[in-house]
Amino acid sequence: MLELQDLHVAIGDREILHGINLHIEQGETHVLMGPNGSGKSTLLMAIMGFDAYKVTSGKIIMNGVDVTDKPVHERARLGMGIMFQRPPTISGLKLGKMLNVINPDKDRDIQPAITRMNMVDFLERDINQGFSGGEIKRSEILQMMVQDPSFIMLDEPESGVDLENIHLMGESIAFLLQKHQRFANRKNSGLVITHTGYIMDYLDVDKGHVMINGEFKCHGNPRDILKLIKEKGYNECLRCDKIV
Ligand SMILES: Nc1ncnc2c1ncn2[C@@H]1O[C@H](COP(=O)(O)OP(=O)(O)OP(=O)(O)O)[C@@H](O)[C@H]1O
Repeated sequence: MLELQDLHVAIGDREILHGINLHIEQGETHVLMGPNGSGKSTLLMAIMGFDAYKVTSGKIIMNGVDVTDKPVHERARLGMGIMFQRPPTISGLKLGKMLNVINPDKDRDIQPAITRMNMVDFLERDINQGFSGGEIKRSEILQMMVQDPSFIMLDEPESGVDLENIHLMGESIAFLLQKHQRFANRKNSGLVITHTGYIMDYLDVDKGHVMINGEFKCHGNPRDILKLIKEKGYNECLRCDKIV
């Protein structure tokens, strides 16, 4: 599904990611952890192809297609979707209008998704304008449900979300990642950034990676990695540099 080959990424003149290798199979969900500022969001933004994140060497392959030089809209057309950590406010564009634009199948009724995410009263509001932190996250998940991507990137989906809404978010993300289906039948894959690991209560996650200073330091069972980080901190990951 997604393969990163020795990916180096710079913002301006500064190299942030120093040779990332990653392979995510169809149906798998991987978790990305790491201290603040280590480059996790940069990795997601570079995979999606945003201009400020320059791939200076290495490759991004999606379903066998080299997308390293392809623009964002083409990557989206190939099935990539992203939920930002801090999505921008889009003045002058109503949420309802946006949902209609991104719906790839105009005959598909998106009302059930809108109702499920409790966003009926937000359709006539400019996107994210005055939305609370939790409302922004619900709006982002709703847009993802409508866009229906097959490779789903989520940047701290649980941050700023209250306990009741975490349940809604978790269940909805599990639905997006087809966790209700047997692994062999799943078409969708995901890469999820989390600090707290709460989202793992809802997702059957497959592999975890720890990023430190723009490099992967540790790979393995995400729950074991989280436990290690909670007990010993990221310094242990720096020392570990292996599969746990
Ligand atoms: N647009 C930008 N311009 C300049 N520097 C940036 C930009 N975006 C990110 N950086 C820098 O790149 C480094 C990695 O940032 P990034 O947001 O990828 O980290 P992160 O691991 O996602 O952090 P956090 O856990 O705090 O969200 C940081 O030093 C950050 O200041």
